[in-house]
Amino acid sequence: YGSTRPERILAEVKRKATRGDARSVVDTIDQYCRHQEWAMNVGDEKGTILDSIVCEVKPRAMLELGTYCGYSAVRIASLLPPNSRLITMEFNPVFAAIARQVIAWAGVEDKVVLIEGPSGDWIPKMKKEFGLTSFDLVFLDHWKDCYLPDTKLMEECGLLRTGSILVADNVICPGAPDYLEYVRGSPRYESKYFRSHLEYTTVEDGIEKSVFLG
Ligand SMILES: CCCNc1ncnc2c1ncn2[C@@H]1O[C@H](/C=C/CNC(=O)c2cc(-c3ccc(F)cc3)cc(O)c2O)[C@@H](O)[C@H]1O
Ligand SMILES: [Mg+2]
Repeated sequence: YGSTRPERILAEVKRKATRGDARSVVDTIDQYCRHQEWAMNVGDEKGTILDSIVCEVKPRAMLELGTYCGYSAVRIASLLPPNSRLITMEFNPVFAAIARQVIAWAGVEDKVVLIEGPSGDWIPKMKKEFGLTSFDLVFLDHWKDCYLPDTKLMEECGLLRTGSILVADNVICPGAPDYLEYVRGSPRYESKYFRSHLEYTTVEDGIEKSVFLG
């Protein structure tokens, strides 16, 4: 009774993952969600694509929209160079509380800043609150109908510079058609689709990588 899926995922991490070992936290969540109960983490297959982009970009300042249980925050933070920061936004307090514990268990809390609140409120405050000029890399994995409005908001707030990269999960399933049309159609973006599968399934899904050209 009572326990939520994120709470069960956290319990599994505390039971099975090695404290301070980010990889074991990622692997524990993947095992649990593949064999016990599915959850909307970016997962191991798409996660590998995300890893390669993070390693290529070596972002100093990275933003994630939609923390959920903290799976991708842990995955990303474990690859960040020193003095780099991942800012991740989560507006559901229950999910934020779980994610904080998952991030702490993985031992990456010094690389992750979890902001509890809606992206629409916080994006306009980022520069002032965090002394940021722009983000090198943004991972979009929150409500799919918010990808486009939040991208436009980031543009308007001057949070994207020439070369900033947007990485969007689920552009096929559940899909973000208005976002895809925008980044693929706009002369201000160079977009590329990485075909993959919906986490822990054989259903097609993919990641869209879009470079902002300024
Ligand atoms: C104010 C709304 C916009 N701003 C926001 N600001 C901060 N956090 C936000 C957020 N929106 C949503 N969130 C949070 O992100 C998370 C939401 C993610 C939405 N993701 C999906 O719906 C999703 C769904 C699927 C999925 C695919 C197939 C299927 F049959 C069922 C589900 C797969 C995925 O990989 C997904 O990412 C939650 O933790 C939510 O609380
Ligand atoms: Mg997703």
